[in-house]
Amino acid sequence: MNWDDRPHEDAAALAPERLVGASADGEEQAVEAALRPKDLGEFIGQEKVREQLDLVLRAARARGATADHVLLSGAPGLGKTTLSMIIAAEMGAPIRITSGPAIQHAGDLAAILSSLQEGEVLFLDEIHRMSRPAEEMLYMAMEDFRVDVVVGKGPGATAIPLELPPFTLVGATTRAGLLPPPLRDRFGFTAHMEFYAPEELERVVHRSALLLDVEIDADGAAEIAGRSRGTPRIANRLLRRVRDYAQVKADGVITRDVASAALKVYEVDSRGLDRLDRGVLEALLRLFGGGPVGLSTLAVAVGEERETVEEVAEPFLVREGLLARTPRGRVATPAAWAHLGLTPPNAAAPGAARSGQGGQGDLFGA
Ligand SMILES: Nc1ncnc2c1ncn2[C@@H]1O[C@H](COP(=O)(O)OP(=O)(O)OP(=O)(O)O)[C@@H](O)[C@H]1O
Repeated sequence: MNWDDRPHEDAAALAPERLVGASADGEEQAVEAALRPKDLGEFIGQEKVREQLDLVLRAARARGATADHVLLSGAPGLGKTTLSMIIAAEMGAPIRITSGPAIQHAGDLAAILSSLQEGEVLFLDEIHRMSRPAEEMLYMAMEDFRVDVVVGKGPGATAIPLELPPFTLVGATTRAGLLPPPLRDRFGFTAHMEFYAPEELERVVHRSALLLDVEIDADGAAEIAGRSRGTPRIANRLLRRVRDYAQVKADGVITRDVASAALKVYEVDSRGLDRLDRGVLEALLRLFGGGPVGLSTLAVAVGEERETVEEVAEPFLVREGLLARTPRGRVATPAAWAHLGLTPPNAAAPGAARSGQGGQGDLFGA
């Protein structure tokens, strides 16, 4: 692959305002700030990452040194920003937060690097979206704590070396495979963040409910966790919407029934699928007998852009084992038929799919 051909598209931009979308806008980030765990002990799940990071940070502290550079990879909303703040807090260091798309020129990066304090943590979100010249400057900065600032243009241009204080770069990316190897190799510690297990998300929901001063029982937390697509950000967001419902329509307490009823209003079903996801599955099952069908045809049937189906709906459907991408086209799995309460054509009378027992009414139930 040519590294300059890396995709720069942002799936969140294709379907903004999605309750089960994993990205957050600025407004939501402000709300989230109050819910962030402050140290490794408070950070839920990701046991291996926590254990390894704990060692890296303790050892650096014991040596009185700046921690090694850390690369965090994983889907949006799994806690990469939170972990970078925890790294700074555990090291007793300040943190500077920026992102790849904000650094389009090497000069932008030079300005940030040259203003860092000794030991400071530089969090670079979406590091895979940095410009090539900035990336090359970063190689030297990470390795030698030095950058060459080019002054002037053309034959008269001169590179002036600039010493930097030791710092810790925490890079975050949703696509570690897209980072050029020279950049990846310069991180002393790489952690891959996994989707969270339902029990871990239940703990996230309980913790957030406590901070938001919302009463919730174990079943209510389990119901929200089960619909949160393995992602703490989504769990926190669903909790806030269910809290609203509980305040307006119930006595303020979140139980399983309250959570199910609230999420039915918001069209998030029992597996965390929203209207777009179900639209894709329904078209695949009802119109194309479960496939195989080409992506473009499927997208037209759903009334969405090809990219929206491919980048917004499909990744979760594939992860959930509801849809498979095959060389012949998209194919529904038996689990998809079961989830929508439909019977596959070969199991029913010849012809189209038909509703099985249960049908659509059960989708939002507990
Ligand atoms: N392990 C965790 N325990 C408790 N809360 C968590 C955990 N991980 C994430 N959260 C909560 O989820 C929200 C999103 O986390 P965060 O912003 O760190 O995700 P991110 O991976 O940086 O997302 P993005 O890639 O979009 O920047 C925050 O409110 C945070 O408090």
